[in-house]
Amino acid sequence: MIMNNQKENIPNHVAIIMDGNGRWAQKQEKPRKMGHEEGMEAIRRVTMQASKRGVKVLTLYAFSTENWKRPPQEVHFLMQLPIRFFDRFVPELQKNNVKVNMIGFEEKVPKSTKKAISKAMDQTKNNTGMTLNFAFNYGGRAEIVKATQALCEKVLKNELTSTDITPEHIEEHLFTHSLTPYQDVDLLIRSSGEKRLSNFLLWQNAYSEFYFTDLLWPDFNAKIFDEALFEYQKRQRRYGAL
Ligand SMILES: Cc1cc(N2CCCCCC2)n2ncc(-c3ccc(F)cc3)c2n1
Repeated sequence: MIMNNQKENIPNHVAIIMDGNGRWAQKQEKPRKMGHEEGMEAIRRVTMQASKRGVKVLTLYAFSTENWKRPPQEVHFLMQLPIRFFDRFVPELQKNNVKVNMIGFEEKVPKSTKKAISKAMDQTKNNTGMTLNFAFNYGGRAEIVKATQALCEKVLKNELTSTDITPEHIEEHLFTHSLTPYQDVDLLIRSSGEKRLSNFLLWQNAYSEFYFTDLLWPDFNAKIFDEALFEYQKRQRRYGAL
């Protein structure tokens, strides 16, 4: 139960690793694709609940740079999901003043998928409510390498000296710079019992609280989301200080 008198202790940025879709389908003796379909419904449920609770940014790990290793037919199916997601949910996102954002690399992503994502970002760009941020073709180490390369370029052009480089310089070159001032994750949630970070927002998760649930993503719902918020509210946060 959310302690409403602590409304001010709602995490600004919640990030979710949405695991368990394939296992869910297996348990239901349904095709794997049904797990992904049901997983999109879970995204809708959690997006509405996070927006209602006053979360500023909700980041969802939809496709990692490592996922390209999956069978080609599964990758092709996954690349269609953003198109289907927005076809189905943009009206409800608009109604709830939700703004769409995407972080990740454009390389290898089909044009039709990129077009659907850009269209949804454009349609919702003036919304002032929660940002629904999809990590798509995203990898934490690749993101830090990209930032490092950009800063090396600046040093080589004498626009910067190496000793002047600060954490802020790195953050300016991460995908999440567009989420300022909420680029750091406050609460990371991972479903299906896995207890790993899996190359997700490595820099931005430096001080985040972790909440793990054995529930499979398609079974995730508003009640479990509130339980994660309640757990967050109960924890004292020290940022390394006493
Ligand atoms: C690859 C993939 C898989 C995917 N699943 C369904 C949800 C469970 C997790 C895995 C499968 N979903 N669900 C929504 C998207 C998406 C991605 C980008 C975007 F801008 C809008 C929606 C998505 N993308």
